[in-house]
Amino acid sequence: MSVPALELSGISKRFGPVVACDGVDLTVAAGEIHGLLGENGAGKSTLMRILLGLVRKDAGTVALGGEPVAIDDPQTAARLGLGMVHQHFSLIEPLTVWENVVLGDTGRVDRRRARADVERVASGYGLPVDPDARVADLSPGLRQRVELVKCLRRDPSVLILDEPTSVLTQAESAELFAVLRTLVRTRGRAVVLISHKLGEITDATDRVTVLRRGRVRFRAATAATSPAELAREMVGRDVSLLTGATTRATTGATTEASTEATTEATTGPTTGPTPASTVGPATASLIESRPRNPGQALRLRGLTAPGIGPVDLDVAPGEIVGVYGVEGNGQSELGRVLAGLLTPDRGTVEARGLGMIPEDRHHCGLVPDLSVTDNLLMKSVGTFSNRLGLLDRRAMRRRAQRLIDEFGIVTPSPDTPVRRLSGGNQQRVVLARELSSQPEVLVAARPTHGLDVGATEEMYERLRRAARDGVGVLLVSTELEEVMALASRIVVLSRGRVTGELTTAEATTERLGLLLGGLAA
Ligand SMILES: Nc1ncnc2c1ncn2[C@@H]1O[C@H](COP(=O)(O)OP(=O)(O)OP(=O)(O)O)[C@@H](O)[C@H]1O
Repeated sequence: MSVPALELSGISKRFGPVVACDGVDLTVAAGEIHGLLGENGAGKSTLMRILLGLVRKDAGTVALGGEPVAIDDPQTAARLGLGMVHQHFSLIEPLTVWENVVLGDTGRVDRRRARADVERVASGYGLPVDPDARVADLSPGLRQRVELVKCLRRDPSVLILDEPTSVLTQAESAELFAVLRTLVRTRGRAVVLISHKLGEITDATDRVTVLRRGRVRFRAATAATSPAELAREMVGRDVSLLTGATTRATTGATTEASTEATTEATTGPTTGPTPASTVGPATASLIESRPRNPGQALRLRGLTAPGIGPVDLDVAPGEIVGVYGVEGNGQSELGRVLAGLLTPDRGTVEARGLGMIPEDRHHCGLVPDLSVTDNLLMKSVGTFSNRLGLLDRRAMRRRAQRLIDEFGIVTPSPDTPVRRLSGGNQQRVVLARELSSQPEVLVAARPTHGLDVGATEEMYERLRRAARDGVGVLLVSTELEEVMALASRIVVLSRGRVTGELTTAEATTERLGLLLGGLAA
């Protein structure tokens, strides 16, 4: 093989007792898209943060184009041609596209040149974006395009993307992969792609490396492996999401027609297979959602807030209702209203015992400096005071340890500040707290976003179990496969309004597509 674009050898990093990277070797050739996989906490982000000068390694070497390099800070990384598109955007909303693109440049800012640069990169890669548009007005897909343009403007020799498609529509994801192909094929650059979506990895990459508990567990040419094998190597067992399961959709919930634009209402049980043509093998629906109590667990009437409404919606106890739509069409706003983060202008929300898995878990779901225990038990802390009114810390710790074990949260101890956990493990803390607080209705906003395949499978099972136990679940998702796998009814949001509702059995890609476009299906 010719000299690799990037060569990491024997990289190790410990955080106290936690070994995040343990002698990792990773080689990426020029002209290659390399998939980096691993379950939550496997060490992927740490490895990339070391490469970008954001974390100092304990051992190992980095070579670029065959030359050993020392990367002690992000400026050096950028100068050496390393670029990264982060999972969480770093754009400043009130600024324009070109202002964001030059942010971080040193020296005098030349407006004309900056605008020309944006246009040059945008047209060179087929990523059209208006340099004078305000970022606040852009959809998530366009924002990511700006991030990408900002990165490509520096013509990086190695580009790292951390879960880049989580906010993209399918069409936008396809566009992104076309850009990456151009980058590697015609310009000989190297790309490292971190993703939990295995289909994406097998479609888009040339080679893959799987990390498990900080070590390289598996390497392969992508063509020689499969999503099922990758999942097994990641989590150490077969993952049924990928191997297919029985397909049975049973809707027992009785609901009323829910909006003025509703096309169909579900009445009585509907049985039938999920239309196989619309979804892959990961979408088997095994919901048996039967209302235990009369009345609704969640009832929205005329709910109107900036970006949504009016929305009317009911969730019966024991039912999983999916709210599906393309990113930027009001799901986030709906989730934020239900989480109490956005004040509605009008309308009512009636809910009994609301549990909330917020979309932006890092900011709204956790207090980063508090321990895992405190984050897990903050909703039930009152039950841990003793006769003197003091908190029984030992009992809290025991309870927290049980939840840590049950939800497979990887943490050095229950006392560790939650900000030290990997992204996926932070999410598990939120899930464990909300699911264990015995809600009557659970709003799950993109619950598997950022979770590895094993954790996704567990999450599906937990939501199904919650519904079987009588909890009404409102699943807000941009993933078609996810709503098809879990929900018995699908409510489609387009431009903030409910454009229709279908049972999972009735839902086909075509009908959903029409509703997404704001047309009756
Ligand atoms: N600053 C830190 N302090 C202490 N521990 C840390 C720190 N950063 C990472 N870790 C630990 O290192 C391990 C690897 O974390 P890392 O974020 O690299 O995983 P990951 O593979 O990117 O996971 P995910 O898919 O969940 O994002 C985890 O156990 C995490 O808790």
